[in-house]
Amino acid sequence: MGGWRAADIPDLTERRAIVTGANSGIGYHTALELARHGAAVVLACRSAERGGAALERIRAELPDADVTLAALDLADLASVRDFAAGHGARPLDVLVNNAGVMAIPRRATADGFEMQFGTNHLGHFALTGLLLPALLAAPAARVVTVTSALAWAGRMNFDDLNGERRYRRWQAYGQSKLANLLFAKELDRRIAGLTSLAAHPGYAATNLQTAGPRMAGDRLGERIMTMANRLVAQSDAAGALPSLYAATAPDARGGACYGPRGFQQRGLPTRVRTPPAAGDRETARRLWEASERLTGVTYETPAT
Ligand SMILES: NC(=O)c1ccc[n+]([C@@H]2O[C@H](COP(=O)([O-])OP(=O)(O)OC[C@H]3O[C@@H](n4cnc5c(N)ncnc54)[C@H](O)[C@@H]3O)[C@@H](O)[C@H]2O)c1
Repeated sequence: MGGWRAADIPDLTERRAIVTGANSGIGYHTALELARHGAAVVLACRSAERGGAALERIRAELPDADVTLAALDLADLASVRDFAAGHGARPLDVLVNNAGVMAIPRRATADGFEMQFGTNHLGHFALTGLLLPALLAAPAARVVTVTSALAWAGRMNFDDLNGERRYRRWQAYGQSKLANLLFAKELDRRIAGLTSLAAHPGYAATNLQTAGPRMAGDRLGERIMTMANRLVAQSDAAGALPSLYAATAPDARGGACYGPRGFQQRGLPTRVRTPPAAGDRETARRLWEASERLTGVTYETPAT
């Protein structure tokens, strides 16, 4: 895996990929590189305007690429259902569950879930389940779910998953990113016929860090994060490498998580350790069942 770069992505001609939150940051670069290597890529974006601008940028750089835009709001299960219905059962080779929000003040999704848990985990749980026929129609589909090193600080609070009794915005982010890991591993165990992996980018300068403080009216926090992004963070293109590795490298393994060494890419994405809680099968089963109940999406496979 040494020195792996976007240039090492294998040829993806005839492959179809969906990247959620592809209009900015890590998702944008993930979609760009998948398209550069020949995949037909759907940019699954909440905002038509920002998604359209990303589409134009990719088309300007890769005029022959097969890239399209489709509306997806992960904080609205009706939108998730419409998106999946629009895709239908056409074989889907790569799904990158990338979109996310971090440490924002308490907000509710259209279905009444806490926004970070609802967007980062439940929206992607529903999306993946609804796209399962398409994934299983591909010969060797991969699902990559983007987590964070902050999953180490996460704890699943099954008594109050939506932070109704007590809401701490960083705790809610940690819980949602631990849920991403639990989901990625459980999906790999439960569903034969696809490979599910997790990836985390390390620390990359994107909109993610400033959105939380801005929404909370925390100007100092916003300034500090803007400065840290400038001084410490790696680029968003570098932050996309673990997702790209998990999505395309022949030796990436199901159930594993890929990330940088430390919090910056130093030449290679590598298999990283995950928090002990992410490997707890009972917690994974509870989360899966809670997610089915909350979203109303069950994973139908030919065997079930
Ligand atoms: N940047 C980092 O340092 C870092 C570190 C760890 C993990 N991550 C993870 O990387 C992923 C990408 O984040 P990023 O850093 O590129 O930030 P970003 O803000 O640039 O990208 C997040 C994307 O998610 C989209 N999104 C948010 N809510 C959505 C919704 N309801 N429906 C559809 N799309 C929605 C946004 O529009 C945006 O395109 C996230 O899952 C984040 O948790 C990032």
